Amino acid sequence: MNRAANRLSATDLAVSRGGRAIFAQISFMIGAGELLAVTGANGAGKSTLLRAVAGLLPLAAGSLRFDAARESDAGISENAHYFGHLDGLKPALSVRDNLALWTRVAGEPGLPALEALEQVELDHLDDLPAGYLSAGQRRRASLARLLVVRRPIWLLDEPTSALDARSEATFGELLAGHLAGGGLALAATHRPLPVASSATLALGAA
Ligand SMILES: Nc1ncnc2c1ncn2[C@@H]1O[C@H](COP(=O)(O)OP(=O)(O)OP(=O)(O)O)[C@@H](O)[C@H]1O
Repeated sequence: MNRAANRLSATDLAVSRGGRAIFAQISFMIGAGELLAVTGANGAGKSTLLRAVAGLLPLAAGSLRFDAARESDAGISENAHYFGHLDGLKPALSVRDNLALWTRVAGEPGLPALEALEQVELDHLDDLPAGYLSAGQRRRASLARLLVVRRPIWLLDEPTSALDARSEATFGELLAGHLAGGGLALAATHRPLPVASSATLALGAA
């Protein structure tokens, strides 16, 4: 990735859910190598914002724009990894086979599945059905997904929840590597992140 060019801009975003405005007039810009932390009380709209940026919820107003370092016709959704509360694992499939599925999504090929599992220290469980993983292990398997396909935008919803101290440090290294490679990230969090954020967007209480 060319470090100079990746840039995600949001202008005057508004999202409504169930007929109620969750937030309005939210604007930000995240450049290559930058991490924007989204903070706010429970219900302030942090997850809603991430889901809207990922294209999972419609915007009531405003616009999003992604300028990619790599020339591509793909939109924000195809350029973004959404790391949400649900891990998206298929419980009957092995950890390795789950990761193999993820390698087929659009994006620049990243690490081979087993190497990605090594990075999150799950390679010893690669044959286990994903349904048997603990909460933190599921989170780590989901994290490995970010490594098998490279996408410049990481949308991270409470990324360190359920992670133990060691896994949180590993996550910090992976995120730092992503940013150092010219990626960018938007992270909703209640806790300090293991990587210093470039800026903070504080959403008001609902
Ligand atoms: N489907 C829905 N219909 C109506 N309101 C919804 C719906 N889903 C979420 N909301 C409301 O949207 C608001 C924002 O929720 P959101 O999950 O984005 O908050 P959050 O800041 O991520 O909170 P938390 O810190 O608890 O994770 C909440 O008041 C929630 O009740």
